Amino acid sequence: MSAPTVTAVNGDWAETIERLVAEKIASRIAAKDATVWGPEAESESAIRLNWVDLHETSRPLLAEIEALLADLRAEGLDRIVLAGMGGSSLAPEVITKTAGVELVVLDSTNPSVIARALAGDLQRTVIVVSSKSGGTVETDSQRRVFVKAFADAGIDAASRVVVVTDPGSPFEKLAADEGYRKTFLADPNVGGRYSALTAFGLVPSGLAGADIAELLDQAAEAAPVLQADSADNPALLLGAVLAGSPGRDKAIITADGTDIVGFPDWAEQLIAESTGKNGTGVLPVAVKGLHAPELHSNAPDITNALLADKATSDVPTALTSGSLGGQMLLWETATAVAGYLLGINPFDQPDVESAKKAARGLLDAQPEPEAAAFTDGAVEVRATEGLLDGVDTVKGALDSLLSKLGEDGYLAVMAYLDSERDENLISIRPALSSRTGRPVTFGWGPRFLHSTGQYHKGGHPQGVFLQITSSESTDVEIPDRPFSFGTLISAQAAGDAGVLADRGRPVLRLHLTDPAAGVEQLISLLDAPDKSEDGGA
Ligand SMILES: O=P(O)(O)OC[C@H]1O[C@H](O)[C@H](O)[C@@H](O)[C@@H]1O
Repeated sequence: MSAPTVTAVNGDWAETIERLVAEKIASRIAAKDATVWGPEAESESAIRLNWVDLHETSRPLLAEIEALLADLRAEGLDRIVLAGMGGSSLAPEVITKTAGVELVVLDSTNPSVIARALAGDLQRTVIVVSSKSGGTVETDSQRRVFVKAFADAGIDAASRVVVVTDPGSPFEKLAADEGYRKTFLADPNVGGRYSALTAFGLVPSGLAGADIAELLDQAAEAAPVLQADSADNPALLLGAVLAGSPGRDKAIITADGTDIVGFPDWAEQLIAESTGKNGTGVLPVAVKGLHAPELHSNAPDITNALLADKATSDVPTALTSGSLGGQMLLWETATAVAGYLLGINPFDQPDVESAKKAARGLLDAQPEPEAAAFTDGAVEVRATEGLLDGVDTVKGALDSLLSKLGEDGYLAVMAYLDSERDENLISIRPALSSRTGRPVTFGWGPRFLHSTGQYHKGGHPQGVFLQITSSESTDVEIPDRPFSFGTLISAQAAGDAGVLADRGRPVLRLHLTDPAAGVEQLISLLDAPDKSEDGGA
């Protein structure tokens, strides 16, 4: 174990830290003082601060999880599938990847992803259905399709479903009505993206075999350091680098070279949803390796926040170290501190609902899909008004989108594809960044809607958007729903594009009529490097 540390270089945050210490921000957060973020945020903050001592309050869960794990193993049930979006799956993903244990994370509505998860060995499978609200359409749809698949395979479905939810949610009732195997009720006074050390993080990770007691020990070791009103408090320093570096509103994040695997994706949701609102915030840009072009840029609007020991450029940089449980508490505290510095409420996500609402509207109305402006190879092209004037190739369309990128702009690639099958597409991220000299985010849809989706709509209005969708050879029906996964993912993509367009953002929509050929076409068009060489996802 090692308590978290932060070293900051290429900047001077002494004044900011002095102010944070004088205002006793660290100890007030630790004492769950809901007034830290101002009167408007107070009612929300009052029901969102129980993450500060989860290393103590989550202890009783360990024995419960341990007992269930022993029962499942005795029955030969060792394939754990997690259905959950955003805060209900990102923490278990990083915890299990870091621990090197197998967890099938299902946070997609792409029919190819769902079909693959269903094709696994159901005789050994248990599904953990995780949703704080108990109303997330992706999670409920995944639950439905698994329950049917178990029944079709002659398995008692109820015995294979474990639910994690908040008390009083529709899932709590459903689990009781259906007699599901076990329900874990989480602490409702912790928001989704702060829930790593609640039942949401611990149940799936523990059932998959990760050492969750150790994770709590790591957080316990970190807590006193992070709660001190001291200039040496690493959370104050990380918060200051993220939100107190003037003019710098984009943070490039990587965990390359540490034994923590996948940390940037978790941190991305934490920072994007917590800060990206009211036209301000910090755009987290998760990159895979230290070779990522953004990490060698000296652009005046970026900072770096790295789980690494050396800065890679001259921009303000925070270098963090420590074990996973401590890092999680460090970044959570730093994000709350960043919220204070930005003058926003870090515990709401006011713009996430807009895309959900647009998708629901499309699912209800089921309109004819908008005709493509043109087709080039395996790619149908659509775009917001004006973007395709005089353009009839994918290359021309991309040039047109990139020409809208301001000098403080960023590009968001939003791929509603199969993250395993289409993994190579990630190589267009560093290629686009090299080409434009600007930060590029890459999100798999609909997963990113529960993460950077908030920032794209609520943060600084500087983004230009490249949406990529696909025609899939198989679709998967959702039991007792008037739409399939194929219809759902199309509505989610179209709905989000519509919301971004309504907010005046340029959106280029590329639809791959054949995913393999389309991915290949885009990679060669952008001359994207071999993923393994660059490592810069
Ligand atoms: O856990 P759930 O209620 O299903 O929510 C899952 C996710 O969905 C929402 O869109 C929020 O923006 C996320 O913060 C949340 O983590």
